[in-house]
Amino acid sequence: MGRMMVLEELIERVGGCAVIDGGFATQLENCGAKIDDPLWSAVCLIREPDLIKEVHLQYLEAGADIIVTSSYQATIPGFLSKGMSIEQAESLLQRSVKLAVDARDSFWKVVQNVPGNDYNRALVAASIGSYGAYLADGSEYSGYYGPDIDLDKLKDFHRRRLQILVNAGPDLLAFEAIPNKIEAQACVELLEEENIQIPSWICFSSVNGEHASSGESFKECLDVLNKSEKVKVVGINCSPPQFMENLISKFRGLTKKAIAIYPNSGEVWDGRAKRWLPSECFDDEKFKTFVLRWHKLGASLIGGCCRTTPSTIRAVSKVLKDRTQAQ
Ligand SMILES: C[S+](C)CC[C@H](N)C(=O)O
Ligand SMILES: N[C@@H](CCS)C(=O)O
Ligand SMILES: [Zn+2]
Repeated sequence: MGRMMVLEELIERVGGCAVIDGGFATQLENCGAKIDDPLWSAVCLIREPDLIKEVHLQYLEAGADIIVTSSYQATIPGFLSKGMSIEQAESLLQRSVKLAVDARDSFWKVVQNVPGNDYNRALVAASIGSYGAYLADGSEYSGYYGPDIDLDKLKDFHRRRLQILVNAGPDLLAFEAIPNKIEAQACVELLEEENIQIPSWICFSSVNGEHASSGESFKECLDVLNKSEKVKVVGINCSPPQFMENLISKFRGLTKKAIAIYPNSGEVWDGRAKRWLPSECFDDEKFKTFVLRWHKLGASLIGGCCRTTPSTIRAVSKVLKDRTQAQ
């Protein structure tokens, strides 16, 4: 049971609000990675594992209490379609966890004995992107998977990757940018069927600030998650920061679970052109002005998603640390 409580323990240890890292793919690109590929950022697991570790270290140094692995778009069928064997695909999934654990351990080894350091030993969350992320057609923002996809197919899609990631030893699972209720249901059923003994968060995407990306209500979606003891945290990621106040308040009324938010910058992903379209954005200063409001409304895990960077996370972490030090 011990391992199921790591998120609650972290939230308590940091004084009520833990910091999630920021856009991982974004920072890989800022460091020179080329990710215009069906595997998106997961292509770096093949080509540039050292860079993945370096980006984890940058987010740890910026103050992240939780780092999310590079497995968002890493899938067994995705690697197979690159001509790899199942063994190679599974070993790349394991690698995503190992790189994050190694970064966390080596960072902690250095800072834990530095007098006056205000870091916490970070947790590693294994990222599980949606089926839509694997499709690489932008459907993590539409929730439309076509007429042939049902609950069992979604469970089949997620099962083996989930097993491999859990066995690689992360502290928790992060289901990211889930766009619809059926996939939330598939994740919850898998956690039970596979008897997963580490906690999960399940975060949705939203394109209108009211509903899940599919158009389904968050009441329907959270009703599914509320029934699971294995889902410790629910939330929103990779959606515009302008939506967060409304969505945190809405979620607070729909669940007793802890709430995570890690919005993107506000730019909008064009799934066909595979680029970010400019839109109303939050810069780091704007993030800073909203962090405490988001926390007061009910978020106890706050970070950033696409197009945010270590400097965003440094800003978020500073606001939260200044607050606890003033208390
Ligand atoms: C969160 S989106 C920007 C990730 C990339 C998308 N699944 C694609 O491959 O186009
Ligand atoms: N953890 C992933 C989420 C993409 S939406 C990343 O930051 O790249
Ligand atoms: Zn994102």
